[in-house]
Amino acid sequence: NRKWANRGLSGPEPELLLGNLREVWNFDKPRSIVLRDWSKKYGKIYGFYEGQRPFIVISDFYIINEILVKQQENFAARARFAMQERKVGPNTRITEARGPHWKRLRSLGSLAFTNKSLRNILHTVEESATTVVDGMERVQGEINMLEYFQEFTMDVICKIALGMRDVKMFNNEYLDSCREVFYRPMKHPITTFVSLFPFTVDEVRAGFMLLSKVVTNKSPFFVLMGMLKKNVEKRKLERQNCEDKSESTDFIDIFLDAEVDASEVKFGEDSDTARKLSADEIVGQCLIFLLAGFDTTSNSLSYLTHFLANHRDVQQKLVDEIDSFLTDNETFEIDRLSDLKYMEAVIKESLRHYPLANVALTRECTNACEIGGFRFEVGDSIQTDTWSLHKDKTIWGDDAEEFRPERWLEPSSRPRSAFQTFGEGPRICLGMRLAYVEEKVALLKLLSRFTIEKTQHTNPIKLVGSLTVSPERVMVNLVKR
Ligand code: HEM
Repeated sequence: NRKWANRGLSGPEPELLLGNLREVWNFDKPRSIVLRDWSKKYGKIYGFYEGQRPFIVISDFYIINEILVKQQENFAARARFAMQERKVGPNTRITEARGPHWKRLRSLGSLAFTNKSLRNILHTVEESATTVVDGMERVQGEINMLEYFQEFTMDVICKIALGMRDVKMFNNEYLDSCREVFYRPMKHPITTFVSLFPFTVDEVRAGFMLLSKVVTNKSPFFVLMGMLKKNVEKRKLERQNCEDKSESTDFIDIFLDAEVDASEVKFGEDSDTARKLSADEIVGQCLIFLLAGFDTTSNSLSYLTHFLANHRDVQQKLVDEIDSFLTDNETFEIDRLSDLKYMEAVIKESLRHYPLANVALTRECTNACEIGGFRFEVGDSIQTDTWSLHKDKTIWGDDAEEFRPERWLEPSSRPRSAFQTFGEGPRICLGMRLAYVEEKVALLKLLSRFTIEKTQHTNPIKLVGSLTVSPERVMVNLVKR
């Protein structure tokens, strides 16, 4: 720990070689929860080791805001994941890309979330929400909401991102692969090896990919990549054979509009192919959308249901708002969803309590600088601790621990950027608007038909996870209104 002491920081005692790996890669106590507990002990800035990789953890709002927003040019990349390739190429995903390469992927990805795109997909979201609520209605007795919301978000993302128009809810053959990605521990001999010897990552990764192709193609990533490749190829053929090229209908179409031969793409450079994607990049983008779109939103809806079961007064206010909204609006329109002010407050309050994707909110220092008396060096990996930030009483008030959606509707001097469940700055979550649309439509459909009641198994919820923080299950009773 002398390295941290030399920089004026403290932190948990690391083990030889392993550092603090055992603690931060524990599926039964997700990394974000471990970091939150360490923040209580070591303060608003401290260090830990993921194997040989040092991380600085920050929950001080001033410093975080400088890093994510005000001095974003000094922190222009996300910190690397243990298994992330150093080599930049068609497999580099938007979440890992840097500099001009990231800008290119981001500007193309953004096309999928414009007002026009969201308007086009609203009907699909509504249909999926109706189907999942129909499914809930068939259940006698207690129901695990997490499982149903996973069906819902998987259905939506398969249809709107991947153009799988004939995919069937409750019978989606790729759901288990997606679940496996999120519900398997980080602990794996290969991931552990590259964390202990980070300089070997490119070689180990290449060897692993080769071996996996020869020995097994059962890894969930390979299953999903194979499915996406097939879908992209199929769509390319359909487009070649189709005269009508009028309107892009899903994300694959949007990306194929920008497709170019891989040899023309200069990865990592700003070139005249700035708004083009190679076929492999299209598959990579879709994989990120599939994974990010499936897990985060279903977890978020599950936490929300848990709060509503426990806070019947909040549920009643929400139902009142929904009833009057549905009286005024026979059909949903994207612009009208913003009239649901109390619902938005409830969603945000739930996300404040459970910033479930905090692990993605990292940065790497790309220009040395000093912030709040601390010197950041080039290459420093930074992990923000949103779980602590979101309970900071100096920002959220003495009732920071309480679930009180009204706080979002009251006048407040709290900075807007204090809410960081979707991140902040130029790399803020690309799918945030879609997530809000999905959650609002799901709540409209669910609460217009059911009252959520708690059961003897509702509390407490157990938090698990490696890439995100999930409730192990959320058990409630749905009673017809
Ligand atoms: C409740 C739901 C969601 C939560 C809490 C969430 C959270 C996050 C967070 C914390 C980040 C990192 C932001 C940063 O570094 O500043 C992120 C990035 C990202 N999210 Fe989400 N997300 C959600 C839903 C979605 C959905 C539905 C999609 C797409 C279908 C999506 C796609 C992405 C992408 C592509 C990035 C990387 C952006 C970039 O690097 O430029 N997310 N998300």
